[in-house]
Amino acid sequence: MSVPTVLERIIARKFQEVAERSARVSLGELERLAKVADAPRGFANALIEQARRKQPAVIAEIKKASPSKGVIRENFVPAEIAVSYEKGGATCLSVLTDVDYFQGADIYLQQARAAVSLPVIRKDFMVDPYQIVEARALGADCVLLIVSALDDVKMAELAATAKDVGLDVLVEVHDGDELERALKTLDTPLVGVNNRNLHTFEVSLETTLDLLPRIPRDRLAITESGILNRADVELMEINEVYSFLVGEAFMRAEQPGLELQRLFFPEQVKKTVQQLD
Ligand SMILES: O=C(O)c1ccccc1NCC(=O)[C@H](O)[C@H](O)COP(=O)(O)O
Repeated sequence: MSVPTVLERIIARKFQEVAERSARVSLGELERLAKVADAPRGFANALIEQARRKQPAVIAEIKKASPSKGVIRENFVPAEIAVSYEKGGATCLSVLTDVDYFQGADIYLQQARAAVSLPVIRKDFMVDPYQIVEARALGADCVLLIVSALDDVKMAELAATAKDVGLDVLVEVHDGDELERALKTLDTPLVGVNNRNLHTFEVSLETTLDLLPRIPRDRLAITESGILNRADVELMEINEVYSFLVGEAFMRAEQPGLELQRLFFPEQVKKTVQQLD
């Protein structure tokens, strides 16, 4: 028998987590909370509008740690990071809520979203409609569906639940087969290509460039993971990719929003530094 990969272990843990959480808070109660949550902010629309203008549409990630990198940021105050990102020109936020593998928390999403006016994706590993309703009850505007962790029936079920509660969906793929499954199963406009193989942690930006010709023009291609410097951003922009999901590069910087500006809006950095002086 082969040793399970980290992604497989995360997914197994998610099924336990859903059982534990639903014993504490019923689905009915979550549905009630989702109905009275702050209205969705339009995650997909914000990205589509920005990318249509050929401007960087950046989903800026708030994550303390990850399985591949361990602890990334010690000084971790989600509300402060969110404000810094908003000032730096982020279009949306991504907040890790997974506790066991990313040292995330539901409250981080709530704190970050309350501090800014940006739309927020709940970055977690969705395996059950319960988590989707929970995401909206927490105030999230979008959820992530990772094709590699789901069969087509489950993927469609989770997307239908997201639609019912008013959440956008970002579907994430890593290879051609997953892309084909995502396109045939879901009509979401947001297609994320994860440059990181979640089983081996290998990262290659070629993953996005290879899959790009197969993503229809009416979907928005979002390059995810491994964007570390200006050259990486320019490589994507030359290939007409304007939407990005970035975590580590920002989280390692003292001022995450300033690093966002440095990578994506370098012409504005000088102005901002002068304002801060
Ligand atoms: O990053 C990991 O170690 C990881 C392991 C298993 C599942 C998911 C994982 N990461 C999620 C992501 O893909 C990233 O948080 C996201 O795309 C941002 O990537 P980066 O800019 O490289 O931090």
